Amino acid sequence: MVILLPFLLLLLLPLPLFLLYFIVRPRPVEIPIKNRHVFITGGSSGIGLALAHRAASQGARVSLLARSLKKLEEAKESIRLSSGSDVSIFSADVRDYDVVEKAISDAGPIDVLVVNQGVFVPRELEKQGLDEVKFMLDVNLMGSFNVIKAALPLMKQRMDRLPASIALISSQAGQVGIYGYTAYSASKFGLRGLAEALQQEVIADNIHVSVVFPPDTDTPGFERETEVRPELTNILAGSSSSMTADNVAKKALDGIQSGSFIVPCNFDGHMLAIATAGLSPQRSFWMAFIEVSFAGVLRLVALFFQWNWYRCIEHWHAKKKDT
Ligand SMILES: NC(=O)C1=CN([C@@H]2O[C@H](COP(=O)(O)OP(=O)(O)OC[C@H]3O[C@@H](n4cnc5c(N)ncnc54)[C@H](OP(=O)(O)O)[C@@H]3O)[C@@H](O)[C@H]2O)C=CC1
Ligand SMILES: CCCCCCCCCCCCCCCC(=O)[C@@H](N)CO
Repeated sequence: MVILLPFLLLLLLPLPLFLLYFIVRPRPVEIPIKNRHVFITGGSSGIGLALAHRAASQGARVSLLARSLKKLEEAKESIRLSSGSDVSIFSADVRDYDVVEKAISDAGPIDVLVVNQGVFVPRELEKQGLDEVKFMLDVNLMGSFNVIKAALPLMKQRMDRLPASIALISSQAGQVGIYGYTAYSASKFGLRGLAEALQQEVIADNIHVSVVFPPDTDTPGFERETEVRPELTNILAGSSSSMTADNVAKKALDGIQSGSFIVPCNFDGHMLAIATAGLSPQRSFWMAFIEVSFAGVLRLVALFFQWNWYRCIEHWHAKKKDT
């Protein structure tokens, strides 16, 4: 009898899979990018630039928006050299709605909108000025509202009626709060709330929302960040292995094209995604099955991570007192 138990379980396995196959929402989708208009904010550097290269090499028509015209022109030239495609560039600050709206209407209807611009100044809140807090919230969160609000009417009017995408680049610090990132984490958690609500609002227009959660990524922005990052932030953020901008761009573009709502980038990212699945949409019944099966044990893993992090914080304070 006992020996039959595994076989019995194996026979029962298709049942939950079958159920999940029918209930997962929204339904699975493929988002083509060849010959379509991909508009990337913050596309002149780091992750955005790597995404632009990748989209262009897959035959997309790419537009980039950022502040510095010089960096935009360099990006345009590097993409022309690598894939031969002609990129449109728009100099605008995402904090200025009117300028963003003008750029987007000049660029024409967008099929895939990648909201990637972002700034990060890690510092303990006690030492951080409210001007810096506001800077991060304005660029990362309010700036994303400005971009999406300006692009949405034209996206809805797109001629081909094929599935379209709005992708937001959050961060693993948008899935878990990390020392030194009060304002940054708040801005990146905010993007997830925006995305969950927005997906319900735009599903009827065949627009699909993705949120990408990269770990530390080797970019010009990250290089500047490491010069000022508190030691404890370095230690805790080191819990997830860092990636190259190119690898993040690959994960992001694959996730966008498969219409995934949550897009993790590395192994730790997959664990975080399952541990924080919450009430997010899930299109894949396989992933839904994994979430249902591993939720409990990953909560335990998460508690061990917190245990380790609080131990690091305690040691750090003890060391500081000694010196
Ligand atoms: N690098 C990392 O470790 C990680 C990054 N991320 C996120 O990925 C995204 C890209 O980061 P990364 O590639 O490292 O950053 P970079 O600093 O290398 O690039 C940022 C891009 O955003 C643009 N940008 C910044 N501020 C504005 C603004 N106010 N208006 C318009 N464009 C702006 C920059 O151009 P310009 O300055 O000319 O405006 C640049 O093109 C960010 O949202 C970041 O939070 C997430 C996880 C990890
Ligand atoms: C269930 C168990 C999960 C275990 C994994 C936990 C790992 C958490 C690591 C968080 C790292 C935050 C990096 C922020 C990167 C970033 O956005 C800055 N570089 C600014 O750009």
